[in-house]
Amino acid sequence: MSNNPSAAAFSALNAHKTHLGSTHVAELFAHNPLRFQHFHARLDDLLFDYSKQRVTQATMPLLFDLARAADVEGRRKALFAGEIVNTTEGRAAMHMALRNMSGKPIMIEGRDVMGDVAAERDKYLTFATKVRDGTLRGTGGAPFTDVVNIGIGGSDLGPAMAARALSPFGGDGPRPHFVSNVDGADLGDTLKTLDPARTLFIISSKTFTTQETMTNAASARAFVAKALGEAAVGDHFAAVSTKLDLVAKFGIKSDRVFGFWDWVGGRYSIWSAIGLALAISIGRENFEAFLHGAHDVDTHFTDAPLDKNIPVLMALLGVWNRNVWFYGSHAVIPYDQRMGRFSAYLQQLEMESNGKSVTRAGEPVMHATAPVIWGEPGTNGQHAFFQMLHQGTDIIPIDFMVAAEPTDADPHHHDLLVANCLAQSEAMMRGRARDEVEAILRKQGMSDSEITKLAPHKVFAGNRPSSTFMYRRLDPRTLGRLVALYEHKVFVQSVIWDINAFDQWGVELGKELCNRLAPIVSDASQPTEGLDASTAGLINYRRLMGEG
Ligand SMILES: O=P(O)(O)OC[C@H]1O[C@H](O)[C@H](O)[C@@H](O)[C@@H]1O
Repeated sequence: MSNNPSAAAFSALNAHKTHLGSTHVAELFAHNPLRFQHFHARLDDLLFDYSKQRVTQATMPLLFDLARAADVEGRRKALFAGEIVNTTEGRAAMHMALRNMSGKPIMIEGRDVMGDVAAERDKYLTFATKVRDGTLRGTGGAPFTDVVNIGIGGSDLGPAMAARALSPFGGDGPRPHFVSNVDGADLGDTLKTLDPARTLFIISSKTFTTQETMTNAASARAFVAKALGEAAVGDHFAAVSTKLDLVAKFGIKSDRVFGFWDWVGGRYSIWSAIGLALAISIGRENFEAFLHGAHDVDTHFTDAPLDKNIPVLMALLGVWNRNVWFYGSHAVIPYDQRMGRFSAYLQQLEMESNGKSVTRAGEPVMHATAPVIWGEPGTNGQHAFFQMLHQGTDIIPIDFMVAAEPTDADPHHHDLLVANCLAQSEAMMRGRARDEVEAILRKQGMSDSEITKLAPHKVFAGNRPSSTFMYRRLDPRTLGRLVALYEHKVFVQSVIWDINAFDQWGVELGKELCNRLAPIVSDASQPTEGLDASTAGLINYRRLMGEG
């Protein structure tokens, strides 16, 4: 531990935590009228307020020391220089090139990739425009009213999350649908609502081998062939992949196949042609604004000093909460109904990236890594799980987010939405102490014995940390900024934890075992010997049900 350069910084943080003891953030606000000024950062209209975190002005320098000890700045440089940061797969992680709007070259393995990136982007955005304006039509000459993206994980969550978040920006373009699960109900329920003559399917898969996507693609192909004839398949399918040879085998016309590169991780691929369904849904200009928003964050991340650098602050506060206070979960609560898939998107981004137990060198990690990420939009969550956030035994840090103005919704509703968001973070921070509860109950005319019984239930400890993002509107540029902020937060945390944020070996074992079990599951004559007793027992139980 002593030869780890971060160890001293962590020791200092732990000592500082002891010194803070049970200091209540409400007291810190009371003592420092400038607390908000001290603990927020801005990127244009986007504000990141972290004054309700359990930090003081002594905490932040210690966190910046940790960032420096872990060489966040050096590793950031290596990331942006296109170095092989994903060492177990021998790849760079250069999704930033896909949204590089600066005109500057980006080198990966000694080659400027910007020409290829711009050409491919123009190709898929031109295709998107032609689908939107009806230049490209189905076999029978009908324009496309519906677009179905078939993909899973990084080939689904990004465009699905963003198409919903940005739905008011679509105008009268085709309706987007997203099918991911191998559960036939997913594709089946979607197809029930669609007219095959007016539907375009996009098969999105980086590897073009993913079981779920290939199964759904084959069924969708059969659906089109049955309804419109085999010859119609070419007019109703497009594909996005890095494996162009495998796409060709599926029979998709080459001018409808859009590529990307190995240096784009699946969960970082929304900025590539994987965003095609989103681009069709919101149109070229809006999609480009989305990319611009992310590019602004890349510039901010590389240029802003640590104490004003929002992704760095997000990451360090996360480490403070995870590794010093030992909070195991982190909630993301957007006060925006259309951000309903944002936490699901972040689950893949954060938990697939940083849910690791070994360092880059393959040694056991010294600190807990990714917390559980979860959440639902406010105000709905308030009427469900917020009880636990306010009074449960676990403390769960929260990211709140809210737009200053509604995109298109009623302003009165929006005022209430904002008031709810602020009230919740205030309540988490302030809490309500026993004497305050007692005074309220006394005022209500309760007797002392009634107060003694009820008061403990009405106490809120407070001191529950949260950060709040506020931005003018949830538009394409804002969403691009938010996603890129979280991407770089994840990277910074991976540097501090010394793990590889860009591989995902943990998803492989289940896939392998599924391939072994699938023939046994689908063929009752296959023996279950050699399987563990639980797996064999479950297969046999299902077989019995099939007989009965
Ligand atoms: O795009 P694909 O190759 O179909 O991969 C889809 C997803 O499945 C994999 O198992 C990984 O866990 C994800 O990172 C990936 O996004």
